[in-house]
Amino acid sequence: EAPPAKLANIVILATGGTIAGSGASSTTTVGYTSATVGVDNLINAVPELKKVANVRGEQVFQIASESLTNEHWLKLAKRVNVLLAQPDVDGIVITHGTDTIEETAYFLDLTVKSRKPVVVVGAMRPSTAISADGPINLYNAVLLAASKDAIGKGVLVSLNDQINAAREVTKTNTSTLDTFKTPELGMLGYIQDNRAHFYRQSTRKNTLDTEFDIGNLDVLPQVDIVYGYANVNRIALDAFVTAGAKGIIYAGVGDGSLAAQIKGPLAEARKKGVIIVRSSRVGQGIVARNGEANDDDLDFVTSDTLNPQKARILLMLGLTKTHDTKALQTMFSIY
Ligand SMILES: NC(=O)CC[C@H](N)C(=O)O
Repeated sequence: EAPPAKLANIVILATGGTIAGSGASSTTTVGYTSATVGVDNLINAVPELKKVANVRGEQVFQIASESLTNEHWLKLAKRVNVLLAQPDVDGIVITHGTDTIEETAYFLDLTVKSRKPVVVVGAMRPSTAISADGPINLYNAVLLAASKDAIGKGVLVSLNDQINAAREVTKTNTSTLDTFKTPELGMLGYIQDNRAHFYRQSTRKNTLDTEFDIGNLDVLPQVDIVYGYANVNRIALDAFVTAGAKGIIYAGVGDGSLAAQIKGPLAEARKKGVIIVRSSRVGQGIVARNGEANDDDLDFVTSDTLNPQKARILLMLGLTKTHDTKALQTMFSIY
C-alpha cells in the first residue's frame, strides 16, 4: 500500500506500564517488571510506525500506573497541552500502564485544550513475551492519532484493535488481552487493515468544550473513595474527613444505596462542608438522583454513569471551580 503523501507528526509520550515491561522469559506473562523499557526502544521495536507517521518520543515518567498521583496527571496534561499548541504536532500517543489507564484518559479528556487526537495505549503482555501485544497496540495507536477521523472525538483509549472513549472505557478483566471495554454503551470502533473505523461517539463534553483549566494548578483538591459493602462501617469515611478530604465518592452497592449506618456519617460530613457524590460499585448504569437516597435533602451529588474512580476525577476538577452542589451536579450530567 502506498504511504500517504504527507505524514502526520505524532509525539509518543511514554509513562511506563506493561507495554514497557520486561519478564524473566518469553513465557512470563505475570510477575514481570513494569516500566523498564525506554521510549526509544519502544519506537524502534515497531519500524512500521515510520510508514504511518513521523514519530518522536519523550519519556515523561517511567512507572507502573498503580503508582500514579495527581501530580503525574497535572504534569502529563500540561505537557500534552504545550505539545498540541505547536503547529508541528498533529497528535499525541501516550503509552501507559493499564491499571489506571481509564483514569488518566478521563483526566486528559477533561483538561486537554485541543481537538487534535490524543490516544492512550497500553499492553497486557510485557515486551519480552511471546505474542506481546504492545507493538501492534502502539502501531494502532499511532495510526489512530494520525487519522483525520480521530480529530474532535475526545481522548481515546486503544488496545486489542478497538477504540474506546476515555469517559466510558473500563478495565474489565485482570489479565486478558480483551480487558478494555465499554459495557452497554459500546466501543467507538475498530482499527483494522491500517484504518480507524468509527461507528459512534460520546455525547458528553470533552477537551475544548470543558470549563477546566489546569494550566496554573500544582495540586488538586483531595477527593477519596469509600467503598460500600454489607456490614459497612464509618471508619474509612471518618478517617478521610479527618485527613482533610474536600470530597468523598461513595461507591455504594446497587444504585448507590446507602446503608443505615453510613447515611448519617455521610450527612455529617456534608454538614462539615465535604462534597458527597453517590456512585456505585456495580460499574454499569445510572445512579439516579433522589433514587436510593433523598439527595435534595442530604445535599448530595450523584455520579450519573461514572464509575467511582472516574467520578473522583470529575469531582476533583469540579472542586477547582465551585463548591456549589447544584453546579457540581450539572457537571456530572454534561461531562
Ligand atoms: N498491563 C499493565 O499495564 C499492568 C501493569 C502495571 N500494573 C501498570 O498498570 O502499570
